[in-house]
Amino acid sequence: MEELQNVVGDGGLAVSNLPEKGRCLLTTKNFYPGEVILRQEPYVCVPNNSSTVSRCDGCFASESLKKCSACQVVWYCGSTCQKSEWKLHRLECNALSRLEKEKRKAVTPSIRLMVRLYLSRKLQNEMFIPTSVTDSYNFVEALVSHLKDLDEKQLVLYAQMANLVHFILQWPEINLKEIAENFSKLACNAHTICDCELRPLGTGLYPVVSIINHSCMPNAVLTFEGKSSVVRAVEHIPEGAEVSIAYIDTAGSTMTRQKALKEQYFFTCTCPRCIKVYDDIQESAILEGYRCKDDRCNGFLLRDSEDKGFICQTCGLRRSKEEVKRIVCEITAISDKKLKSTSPGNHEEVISLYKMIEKLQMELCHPSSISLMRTQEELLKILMELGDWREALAYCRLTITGYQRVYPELHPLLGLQYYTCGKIEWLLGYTEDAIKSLTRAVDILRITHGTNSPFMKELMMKLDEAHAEASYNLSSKDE
Ligand SMILES: C[S@@+](CC[C@H](N)C(=O)[O-])C[C@H]1O[C@@H](n2cnc3c(N)ncnc32)[C@H](O)[C@@H]1O
Repeated sequence: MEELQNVVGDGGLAVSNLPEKGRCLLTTKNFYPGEVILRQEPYVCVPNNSSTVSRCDGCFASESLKKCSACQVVWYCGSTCQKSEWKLHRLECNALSRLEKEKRKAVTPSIRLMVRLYLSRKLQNEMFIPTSVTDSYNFVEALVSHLKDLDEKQLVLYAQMANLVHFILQWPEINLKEIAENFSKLACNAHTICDCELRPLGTGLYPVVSIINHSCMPNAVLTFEGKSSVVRAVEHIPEGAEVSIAYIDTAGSTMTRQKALKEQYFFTCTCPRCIKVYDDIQESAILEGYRCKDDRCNGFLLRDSEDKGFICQTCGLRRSKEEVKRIVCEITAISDKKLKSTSPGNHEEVISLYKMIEKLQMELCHPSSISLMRTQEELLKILMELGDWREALAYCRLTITGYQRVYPELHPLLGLQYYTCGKIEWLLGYTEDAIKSLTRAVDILRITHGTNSPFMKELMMKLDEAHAEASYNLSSKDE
């Protein structure tokens, strides 16, 4: 704790311990919206490579990659990244090269992250790489593991993964129980590294950022600039307050959020949103439940006392369990079978399947349903890939309405959706609309992402261009 306190103390922060949460990060000065609270480089990280996506180990770029010729596992975009990663990869490469081809396929990003964790510790112990004040294995040791909370299945899985790490490293003195415990630590402390548009790129362990606890109404947000993690205030955080970020997507109902937090992080959240006075059942029925049979009614449905169906709480109309089940089955059949069997690149077929799902969800779900919003997000993505801008705009606006319902005003996803909307409006020549959307995007993203990244500079330049075009249009009208 003392070591950690020394790291954060100068930045207006203090580490403390709360009986119900464990360690936490407190402020010792005021932080204002957009202000950086904490920055940290990863202790270790890996790109989330799979059979379909590969990324450079150095910068996570996905283009112009070459495989490491020795281990055939790791990719680089060029010699600069290869050199920057060499000290650690040299050891990793030796270990991976010893594996048979089939065994190398089992080296998932999680396994690599663990192998790298041990190799980094070794290199620091042997002083081949420096141990800095923020970059020390001591902080990894202090992370919570929740080993005692794991069920049998999870323990067996971690034990198998630990065996594989042992097999890769071939260190006789390695402690298998410690590796399994470290997997458990990664599960509740590692962070998904995302690009500016919140697309996942990799996984990293940032042991100082890991002190920050969760809230479903967080006062800070975690983003990444390359591999560096940056925590920014999204509201005024007074001196003495606890800094919090959201560990999960906070769009869901209290029950859904609590379930996700319990399953992965083993705690029951008591943030103001979780202990609010209004009804959890109502919230869940609106966000995740069914709609009234009467199209004109906006009521939400609750199970009837005999559990045979659902009753609209506004007009009293009843929907039978059978009808609900039939539509759920139709949706599942399309998403599980038909969508998975479409040929790659067949956008038209995918759109028509998503539209079928959307139609069924409109018939089944409450108009504020999160599942419906997710389907509309998918449709937006594919329509944009197809270049169908007019329809994409309609879906983008629909998703913004959804996001406004489920996310706070200063949520990065809402800012990004305004940005997308502004870009589409600009493309379609709706300059005034584009100005409004881009302005909203800037208002949110300058707080969550800061103003210095190339991504934000591009957004602000687009807004300037839209303003310039609007003034030009106005002056040409006057002539
Ligand atoms: C990333 S760590 C956060 C730091 C942690 N408190 C510690 O002592 O190292 C995540 C763990 O912290 C605890 N935690 C985080 N947020 C919490 C909250 N809002 N209420 C209770 N416990 C929380 C849970 O045990 C969770 O698995």
